[in-house]
Amino acid sequence: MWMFSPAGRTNMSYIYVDWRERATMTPADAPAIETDGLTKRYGDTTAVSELTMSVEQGTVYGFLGPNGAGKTTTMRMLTTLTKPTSGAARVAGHPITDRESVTPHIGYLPEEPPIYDELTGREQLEYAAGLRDLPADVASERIAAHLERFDLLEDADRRIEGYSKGMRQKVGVIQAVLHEPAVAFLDEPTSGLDPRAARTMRETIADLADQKMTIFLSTHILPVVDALADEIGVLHGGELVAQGDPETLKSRAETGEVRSLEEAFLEVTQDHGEQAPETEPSAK
Ligand SMILES: Nc1ncnc2c1ncn2[C@@H]1O[C@H](COP(=O)(O)OP(=O)(O)OP(=O)(O)O)[C@@H](O)[C@H]1O
Repeated sequence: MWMFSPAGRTNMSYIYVDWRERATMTPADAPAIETDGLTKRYGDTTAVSELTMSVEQGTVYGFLGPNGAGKTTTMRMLTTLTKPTSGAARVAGHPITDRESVTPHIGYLPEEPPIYDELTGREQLEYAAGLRDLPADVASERIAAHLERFDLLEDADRRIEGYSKGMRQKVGVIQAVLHEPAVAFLDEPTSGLDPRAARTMRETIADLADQKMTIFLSTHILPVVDALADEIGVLHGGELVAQGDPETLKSRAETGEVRSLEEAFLEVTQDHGEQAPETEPSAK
C-alpha cells in the first residue's frame, strides 16, 4: 500500500510501503519479461516475427517502432489477450499460455482504455480495484491519491461520459497500475494529455519504476522514452532491429558520434521508408 508524502503533490513523491509483496511475485532472478522466438501471424501477414528479448525487473523498457511494426500485437500476446502462432514468453515468471497465473501480476493500458461511460471516474476505479480483489480501504486510499496526483479529484464523481480524452486516459492509466502489478504495459500513456498532465505521467512512471514495478512503455513520443527508458527495443516489420540502453542506441558505432534518439530511430527503421515519428517538440 502506498500514500502521498505529507508534502503532497508538490514534491511528487510516492511512498510505497508494501512493494515487497509485489516484488516477491516474480522469482528474484527471473526477468520481468522474456520472449523466445515469439511470432504472430494473421493469414499472410507476419505481425511479429521471432521476437527474442528480455526485460529486467524494475526497469522501464521503451518499445518503439513505426506504425504497423507489431508493438500492439506483442503487447496483446504478453498480456495474454491473443495467442502466439509460435514461440514462447514468460511474464513475471509465468508462461503467457497460463493466463490465470499471469494476469494478477500485470496491468495493461491499451490504446483505448476499457472504461464505462455510465460510471463516474471513482466508480470505474473502484470497479477495477474490485476485479483485482483489492481490499476496499486500500483501494479507496490508492484511488484518492492517484486522483489527486492526476488532478482528477474535482471530476471524480462525474460520469465518464462527460470526460475529455485526456481525463479518460488518466483513468485508464490509474486502473492499469492501481493493484501495483509487477509489470505494467502502457501503450501511449501520454496520449491526449496536456503538457502538465504529460509531465505528471512521466513522473508517475519514473516513481513506479523506482518502486520496482517494471514498465513496458510503447510510445511514438521519443523524448519520453529518452527520458525514462533504461533499455529500448525498436521493432520494425515485426522484427527487433535494435536494442540497447538509450546512450548506446544514440551513439553511432563506427564514429562514436552521438545523435538524437529520433535520428537513431529513423536510421534503424529507414530501409522501409516509414515517415518520421511524432516528436515532442518537433526536431527541427
Ligand atoms: N487482428 C488482426 N488481423 C489482421 N492483421 C492484424 C491484426 N492486428 C494487427 N494486424 C497487422 O499486424 C501488423 C502489426 O500491427 P500492430 O497493431 O501490432 O502494429 P503497431 O506497431 O501497434 O502499430 P501502431 O503504431 O500503428 O499502433 C500490421 O500489419 C497490422 O495490420
